Amino acid sequence: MGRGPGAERQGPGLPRDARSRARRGGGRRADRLHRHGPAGRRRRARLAPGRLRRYRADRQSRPRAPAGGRRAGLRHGAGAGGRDLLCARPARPAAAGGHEPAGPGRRARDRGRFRGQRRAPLRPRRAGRGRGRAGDRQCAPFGDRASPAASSPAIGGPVTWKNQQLPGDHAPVKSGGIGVLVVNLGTPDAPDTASVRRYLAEFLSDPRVVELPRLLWQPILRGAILTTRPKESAHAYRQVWTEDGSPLAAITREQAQGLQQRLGDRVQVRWAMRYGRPAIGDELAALMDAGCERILLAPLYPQYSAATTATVVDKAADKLRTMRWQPSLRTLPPYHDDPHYIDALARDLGAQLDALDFVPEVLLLSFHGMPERTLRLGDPYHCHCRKTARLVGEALGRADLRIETTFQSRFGRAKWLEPATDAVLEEEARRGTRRLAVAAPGFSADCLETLEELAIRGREQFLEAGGERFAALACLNARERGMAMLEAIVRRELAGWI
Ligand SMILES: C=CC1=C(C)c2cc3[nH]c(cc4nc(cc5[nH]c(cc1n2)c(C)c5CCC(=O)O)C(CCC(=O)O)=C4C)c(C)c3C=C
Ligand SMILES: [Fe+2]
Repeated sequence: MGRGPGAERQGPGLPRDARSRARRGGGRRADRLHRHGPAGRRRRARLAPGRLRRYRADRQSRPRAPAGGRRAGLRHGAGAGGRDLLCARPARPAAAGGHEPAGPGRRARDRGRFRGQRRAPLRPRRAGRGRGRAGDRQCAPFGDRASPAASSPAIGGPVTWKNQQLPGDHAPVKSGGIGVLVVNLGTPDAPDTASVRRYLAEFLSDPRVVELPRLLWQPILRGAILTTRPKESAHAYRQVWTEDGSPLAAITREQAQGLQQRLGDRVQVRWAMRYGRPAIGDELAALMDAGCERILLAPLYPQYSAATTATVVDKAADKLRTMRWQPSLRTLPPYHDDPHYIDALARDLGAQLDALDFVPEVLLLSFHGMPERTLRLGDPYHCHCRKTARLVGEALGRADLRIETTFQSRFGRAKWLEPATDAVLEEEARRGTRRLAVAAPGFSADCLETLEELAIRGREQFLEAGGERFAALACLNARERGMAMLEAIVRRELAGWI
């Protein structure tokens, strides 16, 4: 965030020659060169059999990496500024496929999907659960009392449910429901120092967020950080707080309500925050109390990171650990390159750019930063951000608009992903860019980081360094394009359940 202790600004922006390389397409090359074979293997493991076949078919044409490729080139790829970055995943030659395959084949496929060539519809799963619970003979889980969704499940049709026929003396059981839990990062309850301290203490104590040994980190957190930062952050929160509370919470709630409307009664949608309230555990329990036996956990992070998506799953697992009778859980996969997401972003940003009363020379796509070390440790976050940026740039298709990818919200003394948004804003203005727009495609909802850091401080930084026109574009939030995208990706992950 560039506030508080240890949050001093990163070094200078891009060297002149690196910048011109980036303008000529070096940035695009950078994300193509980060390829992740093992990520694909993990994804395969999560796929249902029908999907697995399609996934394989989708990738069959790609040659395998040469055997020596795994260790061959840990150092590969130039960042947006032409800087070399380390990627812990195996480097592969450009033609060898992998996480983000190079070459016209894949790009054509990405484009093709935009034209409506989505994957083939999912093969429906077997009807019913196959066995009852709490004693089949007594509880007759597939009894004949029709529930709203019990539209005579044909073999091979989607899973549908009928209410249980329970013996007269059986305790009431709510069952057969399907839940979606929409999750975002978290936010304080109020924009005052005490509330922000509570929130930051929980957030920054998560070992997924600050990956330092507890014995080393806790004294620093409890000492230097929690004594100074909450006051400064509370001041920042006050500048963006709304009548409905924190923008992040208000928008996440709106997204959950919008999703509920779109999905209808068959699914119950609730929302939670990873840190603060409503808590993930409480909301999972509420869904189960309402009879949801199948729950889709939907962290609204398009780009996967251990500090965001994984910690949501951890927190849900903490709750499940306390349950005797657990629900079945699915997790919304990262959607950084999903055509629905890219298309929604490109259309939305395009419309916002067209509505400006000036024509920007540069569009910064600013993503939340992460310590650079996480890239070397194998976190795909950086690659996901770069790929999103490339695809959005291609889908926007504006030849006169130079697009730069940057990383914001640096925290602490460690080296973070570069180039840093604040440094690039100043650098651009100093080098003569007069009109600039910034968007934050990694944030599904506007929040402190977009409304204060970009729209308020970013503007000041750019204008003070000589820029003339500045616009901070809105996130997708709960507007039509964003909601249609969310509905599409959530429905896909609910396949077989509804
Ligand atoms: C080590 C510190 C941090 C890491 C790592 C980090 C990763 C990360 N964060 C988001 C999304 C958001 N972060 C937000 C606020 C925020 N982030 C940090 C620190 C780290 N984030 C702090 C200390 C704060 C609080 C504000 C402040 O004091 O500066 C928010 C906004 C929350 C809100 O209430 O509006 C979001 C959203 C991502 C996506 C991410 C890793 C990819
Ligand atoms: Fe953050």
